[in-house]
Amino acid sequence: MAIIQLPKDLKFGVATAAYQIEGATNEDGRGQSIWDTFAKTPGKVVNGDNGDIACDSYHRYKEDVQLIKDLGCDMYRFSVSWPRILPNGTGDVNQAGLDYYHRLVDELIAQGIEPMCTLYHWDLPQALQDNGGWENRETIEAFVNYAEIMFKAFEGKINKWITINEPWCVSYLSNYLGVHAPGNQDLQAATTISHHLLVAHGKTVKRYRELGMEGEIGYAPNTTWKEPYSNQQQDIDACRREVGYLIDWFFDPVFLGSYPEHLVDWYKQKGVTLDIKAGDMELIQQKIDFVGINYYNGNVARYQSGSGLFDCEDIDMGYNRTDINWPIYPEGFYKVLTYIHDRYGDTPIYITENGACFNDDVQQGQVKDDGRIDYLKTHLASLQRSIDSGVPIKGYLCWSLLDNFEWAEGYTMRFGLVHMNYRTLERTKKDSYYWYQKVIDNGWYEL
Ligand SMILES: CCOCCOc1ccc(-c2cn(C[C@@H]3NC[C@@H](O)[C@H]3O)nn2)cc1
Repeated sequence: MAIIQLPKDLKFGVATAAYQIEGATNEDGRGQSIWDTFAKTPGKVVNGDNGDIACDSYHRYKEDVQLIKDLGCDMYRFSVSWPRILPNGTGDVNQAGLDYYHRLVDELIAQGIEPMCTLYHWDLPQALQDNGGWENRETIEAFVNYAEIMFKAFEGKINKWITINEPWCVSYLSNYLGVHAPGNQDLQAATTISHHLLVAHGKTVKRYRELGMEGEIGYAPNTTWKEPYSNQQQDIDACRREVGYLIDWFFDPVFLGSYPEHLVDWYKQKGVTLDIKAGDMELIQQKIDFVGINYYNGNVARYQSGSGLFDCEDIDMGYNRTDINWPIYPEGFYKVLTYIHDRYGDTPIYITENGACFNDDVQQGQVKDDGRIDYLKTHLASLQRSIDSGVPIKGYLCWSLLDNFEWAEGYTMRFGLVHMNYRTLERTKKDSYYWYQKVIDNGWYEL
């Protein structure tokens, strides 16, 4: 048995997102988002699930803040539903939408919990999608306008802002692979969108600075790791392309001022190009105060001609898997964190999402989710190993507080520390909730 001692100043928290937990999709003037549309399109979401009710956190936020408080969390990462604030994406502000987030934030502050606010967690107003969505450069200005409204409305209350969550999911998963909303399958469109998202991020950071805001701002890319199966150059290069797909493509422009050449060339071979306007790269490179890193899984991989977008295929090494069939690979968490620190320097890092899907149910009032506890143990050990290697990690936010709407998987996949009965909306603390509560209290645990 090893004792993992975590830094005394490491912040702990949990994370959620608006469309996944709020419900109340037709209440208090909220406009429709692309996820309302996508979820109601037959065949897109398992069981035809949608976010109309979800966890009903819109009405039950006080109960959920109490769950966060009882955990002992320092921080809570939530997202704002853009169409609650601007039902048409631009134009008139919906005061009832702002009022809801004031209620939530005031409750967090009253309970001594620091709010970390994600401005964009995938629920683009449908009205903007009808006008081309993120493929249309006009959406960049619409996002900056929305962000400025939020910065001014919550000045002094919210001091940690995330512009965009997982731009890879917003661009490639949603517009090339077609798995998420709006469900397009166009590599050029996805690549154009990836650039517009980064410009929107940078322009928002610039506006935040121009407004003289006191807080901190960053973004939250998702990551993965691919460990080469052999030391053959073709395996090494294939893994570098796959890691670059999620990491380099979304980090290099922000931290190094340009896209990774090897991927620009790879896309060019596929007839895909970037339309970079004058000033775009300078905007993207605005200095940020922290970077949020989301990590769930990684794998061993090798070169395989014709496999995926980058001639790279995962190898089944027999690793244990979560109930969403993702390999459990804590080594990859360490590799991602040290790779990012080595390549991009000492920008402070918050782990803005890490967690596991295990679909354990309530038995006699208890949820024995040992798989989640083991996942958290091994991944927090990798986090500590990364900190010991000098990676400036300031906080860890577990995905997620509650079981919730897991996008295309609907309600079938459970990532929560708290179990949701979607019929009664009853919340039940899982064994992992109590385990995490103890770690937050003690600062150490046995591996
Ligand atoms: C058919 C081909 O499929 C390719 C991979 O398809 C996926 C699907 C889903 C993900 C995915 C889901 N999550 C968890 C969320 N992060 C943000 C928060 O909202 C969580 O709910 N992270 N990554 C990745 C890849």
